Amino acid sequence: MTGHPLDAIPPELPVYPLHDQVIFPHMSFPLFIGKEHMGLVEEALRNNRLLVVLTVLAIDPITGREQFARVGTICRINQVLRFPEGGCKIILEGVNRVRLITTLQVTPFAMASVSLIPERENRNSVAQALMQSIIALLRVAQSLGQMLPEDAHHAIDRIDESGKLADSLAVYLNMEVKDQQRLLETLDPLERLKDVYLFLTTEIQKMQARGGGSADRSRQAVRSQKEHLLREQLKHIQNQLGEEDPHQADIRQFRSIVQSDEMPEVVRSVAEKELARLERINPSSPEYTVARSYVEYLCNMPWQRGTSDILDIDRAQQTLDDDHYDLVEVKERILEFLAVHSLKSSLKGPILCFVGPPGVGKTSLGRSIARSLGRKFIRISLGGMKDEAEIRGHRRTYIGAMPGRIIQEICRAGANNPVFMLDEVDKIGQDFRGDPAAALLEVLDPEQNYSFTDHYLDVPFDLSHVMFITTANVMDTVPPPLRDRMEVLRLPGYSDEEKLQIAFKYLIPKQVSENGLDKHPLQFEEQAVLKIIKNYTREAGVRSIDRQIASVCRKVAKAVAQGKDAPEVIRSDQVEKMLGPRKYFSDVAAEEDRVGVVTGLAWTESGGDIIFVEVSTMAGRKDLTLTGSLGNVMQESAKTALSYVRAHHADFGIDAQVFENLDIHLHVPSGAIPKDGPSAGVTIATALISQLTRRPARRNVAMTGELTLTGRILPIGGVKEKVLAARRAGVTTVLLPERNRENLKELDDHILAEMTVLLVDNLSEVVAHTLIPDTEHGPRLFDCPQHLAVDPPSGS
Ligand SMILES: Nc1ncnc2c1ncn2[C@@H]1O[C@H](COP(=O)(O)OP(=O)(O)OP(=O)(O)O)[C@@H](O)[C@H]1O
Repeated sequence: MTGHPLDAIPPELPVYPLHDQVIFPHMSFPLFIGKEHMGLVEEALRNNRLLVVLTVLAIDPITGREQFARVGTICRINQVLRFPEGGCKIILEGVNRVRLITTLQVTPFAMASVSLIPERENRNSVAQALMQSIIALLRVAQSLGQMLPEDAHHAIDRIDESGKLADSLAVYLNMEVKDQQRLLETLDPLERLKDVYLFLTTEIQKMQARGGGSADRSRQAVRSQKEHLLREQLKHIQNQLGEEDPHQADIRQFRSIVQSDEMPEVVRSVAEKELARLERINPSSPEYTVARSYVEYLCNMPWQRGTSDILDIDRAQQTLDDDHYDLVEVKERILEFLAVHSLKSSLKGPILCFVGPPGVGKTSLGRSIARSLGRKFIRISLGGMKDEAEIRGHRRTYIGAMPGRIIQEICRAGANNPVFMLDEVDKIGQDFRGDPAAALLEVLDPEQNYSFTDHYLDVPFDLSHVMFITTANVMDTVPPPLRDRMEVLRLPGYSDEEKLQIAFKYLIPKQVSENGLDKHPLQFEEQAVLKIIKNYTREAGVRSIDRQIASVCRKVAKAVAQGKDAPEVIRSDQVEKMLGPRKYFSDVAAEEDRVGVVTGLAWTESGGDIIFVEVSTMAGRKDLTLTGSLGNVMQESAKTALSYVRAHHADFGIDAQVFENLDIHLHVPSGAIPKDGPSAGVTIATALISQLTRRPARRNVAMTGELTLTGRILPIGGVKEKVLAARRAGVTTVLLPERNRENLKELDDHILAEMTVLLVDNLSEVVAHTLIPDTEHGPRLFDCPQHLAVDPPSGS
């Protein structure tokens, strides 16, 4: 027979007085009844087997009567086991709480009239949280030492009613009788649970104080249970006030995104799982923050959201022309690219790579493309990027994990089809943390990038709508597999005339407006701008010019703002006043011709530049010393040049003996740092001949070309950049390999008209154009090797 709530009870019931114990509903327990109390049992058996158990709180010192608690438990006798000598053992089961109304008799046993107290149940979130916390605390207690018998844990785990749990624990936890009685009298199950919870935490603290290896861990566990409870209470209060818990609101918002059509199916299932996890985690734990940012990324990624393209080629042309001067071929290629795209929606095909020195408009071209297509523009620099994770993200198991830059930026842009510029592909690095170039390949490869999986996101994102454009200063350091996928568009740099045009058409109007001078009609004289270009900048692009013009505009703006007399036209003679003393002088025009110093044209980080190759000789034993910014290939060029000059000494009028008694030192001063390459071969050989023949080299003649051991002059790259650099430095004659004849087309007519560009086929031609003939310069000195121990004064 099992105990269940009663609908009605007899008006009078026998009372069993219990000392030092409290009986709770649902509890089963044995009682031994002496002969003298058998009347009580018989009475109960007559009353539906029911009796009331009341705890005796005290004995009245005057009457000697037992004083009963006002709340007790009505119990049913489930079993009676009579003893032959009289008396019996009964098994009682608590059925319901009752309130004592009045005691009707006291002898031979007490009879009382009682009323049933209906059991309440509380299932609100606070009660649920309390129940969970209590179960968790019991586990903590168990880890610290035995608090409950083993089988009690199983029984308790199965209880899902708040009041019943509190009652059962009151029995199992060995509480004092007064505490148990208080629990019996507490009718709100939530309050009862709180009581048990407090009792438990106090007990655990006592156990922790007694020490034990796991005490620290258990403290942490108790603390987190406490937080969990407080939060539930807060949530409950907010619910009652009609407010929403911010975390819940957050999750609700995420859920509405997850359930919208925004997400592909595979992402949705991951997001849903993650959301369910988020709901279970304590919001003040670090784990919550990590899980939340992941869900946030999943929800914010523009999985299928993009901007609509404006595929109007005329408009694109207009935009490119509005933003950039000249660059005709580059613009043409861009327009072709866009035209193909307008006819064929997918963007498969080579990735455009703009190559050129700094400040020639690579980035701003990318921005114009985005503007003309009506797409978002993103730019990241790959310069110095060594860690693959910067592209592909960290796995979420890392502390502080983040998506890679590609996914971060696309998420920020909020569109899956931006124009994405990857700057400085030539500076991408590699070390033990992986190979970012390999990760980049996956990003750029149309065969793979439709399912690009960032380590952090861990679900594929379709990058095939993104228009990637790369930029580089030079192509030779771009990893070959990347180079293969790119179509190179060169932006070689501008001549002074072109810079002048750019300054007048673009930079000045832009700076005038940016510096708030729209209402002050500031103009520049052409000579003033030319002076800025020649004396204050030395670059292939126009970035410094832009900066200098900005500086002039700021000064005028300051005068205007102060109400002072501000100039309306910037004249050439005002430039010094505004920008200070000139910064650059023509490198070669100011120098005199010297023996053993030859002007070369090299390829540097900032495009073309001039270098000086210096050779010095001293008495010694055929040693060749190489110093300066020489890479391996340049060192080999130096050795090749020396071998060639030695082998053909007679052609240049050098005595063979000279090589036996000399040490040669070759140096390239570090003004511009040349990229390692063979194009200095001709310059080095000419410098050697100049030194060994004591014929000074013309400073204003500059050369470039690779020299082979057999004396052929091989073509070189970057002709336009190098010629422009030569012109900037004041060089008047440039010697180029005959095999670069085709590249002369790159040079504008006004450059060819202003400079002498000669094509040479062998070293003798170079020598003839560069070294000043003996007749102009007195006797040769190499016949007397002893003189060479000390260099004669320059120009001698
Ligand atoms: N042909 C041009 N017409 C008009 N403006 C130009 C032109 N070329 C460059 N500019 C201007 O020069 C400035 C520098 O250009 P930008 O930043 O695009 O250079 P970059 O080639 O990307 O340099 P870096 O390699 O250092 O990134 C910009 O303000 C740009 O508008």
